[in-house]
Amino acid sequence: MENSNQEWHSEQLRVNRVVAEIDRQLTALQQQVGNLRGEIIDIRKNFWEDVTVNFDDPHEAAETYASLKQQAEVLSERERSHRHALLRHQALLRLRQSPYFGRIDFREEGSNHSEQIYLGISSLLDQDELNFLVYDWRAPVSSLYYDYPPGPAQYETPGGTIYGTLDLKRQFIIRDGKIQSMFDTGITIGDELLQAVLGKQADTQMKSIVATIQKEQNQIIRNERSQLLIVQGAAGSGKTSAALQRVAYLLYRYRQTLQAEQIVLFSPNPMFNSYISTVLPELGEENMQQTTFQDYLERRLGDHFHVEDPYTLLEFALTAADKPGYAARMESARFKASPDFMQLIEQYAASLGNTGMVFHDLRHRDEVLISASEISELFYRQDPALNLPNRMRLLAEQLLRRLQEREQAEQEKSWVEDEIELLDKDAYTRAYQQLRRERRGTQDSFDDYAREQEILSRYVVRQTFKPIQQQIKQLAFINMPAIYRKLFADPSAIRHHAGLIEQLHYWPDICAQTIARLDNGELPYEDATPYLYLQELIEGFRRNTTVRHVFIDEAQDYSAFQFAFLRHLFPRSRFTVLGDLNQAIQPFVPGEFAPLMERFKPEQIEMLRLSRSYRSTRPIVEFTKGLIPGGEAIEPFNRDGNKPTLISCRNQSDLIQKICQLITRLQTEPYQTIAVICKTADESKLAYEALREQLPVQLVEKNATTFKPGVLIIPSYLAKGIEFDVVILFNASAEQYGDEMVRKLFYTACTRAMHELYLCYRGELSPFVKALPPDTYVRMP
Ligand SMILES: Nc1ncnc2c1ncn2[C@@H]1O[C@H](COP(=O)(O)OP(=O)(O)OP(=O)(O)O)[C@@H](O)[C@H]1O
Repeated sequence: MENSNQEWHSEQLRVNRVVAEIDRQLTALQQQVGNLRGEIIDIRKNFWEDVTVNFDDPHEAAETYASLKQQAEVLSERERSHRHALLRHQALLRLRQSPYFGRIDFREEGSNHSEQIYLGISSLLDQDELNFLVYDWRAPVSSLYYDYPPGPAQYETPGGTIYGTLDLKRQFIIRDGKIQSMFDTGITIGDELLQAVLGKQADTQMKSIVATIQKEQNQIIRNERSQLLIVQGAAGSGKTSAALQRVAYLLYRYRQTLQAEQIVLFSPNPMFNSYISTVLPELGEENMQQTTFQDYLERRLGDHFHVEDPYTLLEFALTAADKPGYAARMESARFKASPDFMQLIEQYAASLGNTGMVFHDLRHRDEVLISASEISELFYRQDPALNLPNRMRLLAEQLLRRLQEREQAEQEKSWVEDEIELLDKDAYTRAYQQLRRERRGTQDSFDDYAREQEILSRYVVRQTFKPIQQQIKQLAFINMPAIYRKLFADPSAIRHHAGLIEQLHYWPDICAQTIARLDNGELPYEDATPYLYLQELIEGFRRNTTVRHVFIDEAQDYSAFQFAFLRHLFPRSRFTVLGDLNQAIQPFVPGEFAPLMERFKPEQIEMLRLSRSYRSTRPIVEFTKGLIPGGEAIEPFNRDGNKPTLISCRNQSDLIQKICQLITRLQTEPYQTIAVICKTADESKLAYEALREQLPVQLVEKNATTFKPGVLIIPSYLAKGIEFDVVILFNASAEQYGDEMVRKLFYTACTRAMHELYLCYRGELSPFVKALPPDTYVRMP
């Protein structure tokens, strides 16, 4: 509903007043920032002049210390104020652009006065600091705006629930202090405003959605009850957006106790990381830690193996069907991502408590100091009732003691004498100082040749043994590669797991393939997490207890192992897990959240669903929802546009020609990004080589960290999580997208389109599209 001119005028007058107040505060703050900067420079310059340094006697020294401490405290207090003032300055500059986006008039139960509440990205008090001119969108009262249409409403505060009536709900678009539009809204948060926002062009960076958060998204953002919050949402339903606004909400709600670095987000790839990296700064918050699971694996295992990434395995799955060993590798990848394999690994680890643990010899040069079999004997002499990590720690202590004993014996050996000859002056001096420290108060002197030799020998042996000591402390005497390898060394060995193994057709081939890769220093992607899991079962799980919130985006691609692993790694964290089972692009991961849910008590878990899709126009959603089972539950947001267009091509050169003509036409439209989505990296390269001769295009490869506006050529799996104004499926033929295994990949690719979707194909059309109602698309003549 449009507002009358008079309303508009009076709202504009209010905006003017608020902007004037912002300007006043900006001026005052600039003054304050300048003063503080001056003071800081002053204190730093005169730091030593303003303290009296005197260490002559203990009393003076204590005074000096106290005065230094006081001076340092003054400095750090000024620095803190300066930092706060700068942050506030930035927030005011942002508010100046657009002071608020919403207004609600709320009448509390029992009162006949309706309070006007204006909402913006941060709060603003009036000059007397008594009244809020703008409320932060995360304040308790602000949730009224997201949760209710006009009528009865309530909101939660730390002191309890407040009941009342919402008399008005109004939305604004304000730019540079001018109201550009203003709507009074009904049931949902203004379709008009959402229409305006969603109708815009795609950006190479994600935007914040605070002005138009929907009720069901608000439930995710403000959820405080659950330890594990699972969001299953359709493509484009705002899962990532809700997750990021949730981070901003948590940082506000718990600002006294929660820092951005205590929140970590796992995302699918570095490009996605950079795509979302501007949302929080735009909201005036620092970014949380961002990482990928692969990055973690490489940090942990990269020194010992070449760790394969998930895309290499996916490429293999998509392109190598005619290669020998394909079926075995597929079965291997599926099995190794399953809870069955996890159980097998757990049982294997338990069995190692009785037999089969493999150790390295502890060596110095070519000589074995403590042999693997001695270590094994020590290990199996321990109480088997203790758990493996404790036994390993005890073992390490025993080994350190043995090493110490060896140190004595070693000092007599001839190599030590040779080493002493080679000692440089510094080492000699260090040894001498060590002797003095050790002999303080005794009559021994360094003049005695025999004594000197003894000291130097001890010094040499200790230095030489230091790295071995280090190895022991890091449990590097456990031969992890060999322990993992043993699982596959003899296909018939794991008899007690026969029930599991018999389900597998290719177990002997899986064993042979795994051994070959391991012996080549490679860790296949499907083995990396199980390997690390086994290692942690033996050595003890590393724990990060500082992180308080873990977010996992695109969680449908995580295996039972990965979930279990993350849970162990962050034992004190709450988890927010976002995914869409229909976009499970890794064909070997079952795409289910159950393995993570098992790690929490039922009452700690909450599952929320998002079924409304905001990214794409209604015709695109009507088309894509037919591609997946259960798609009828997906509700399109009512934004108009063209139906997806099928373009049949005679041959490869016709296909390239038609894509070029299409892009040339689309470039006359105000679009920022046009993505040519290919199935694989190989197909992307082929498309790139063919198109680059005629058009400026960018090829996106798996190591890419950013993308620029323009025409992109990108493999389907890298496009996940991201969106484009226009998507052109490079070849939606039955040959490329005929197998059920790639249905979800195909769906994911098509759902990247915001405004237009084209599907070019050579030969027969994909059966996924053929099965759709013909009125959901058009054909290009
Ligand atoms: N409440 C909202 N207001 C405005 N825009 C929204 C809202 N919710 C979602 N969007 C927009 O919809 C698009 C899709 O959102 P987002 O990427 O968060 O969805 P998703 O569920 O993570 O998608 P996918 O699983 O397909 O990657 C984005 O452009 C986002 O800005």
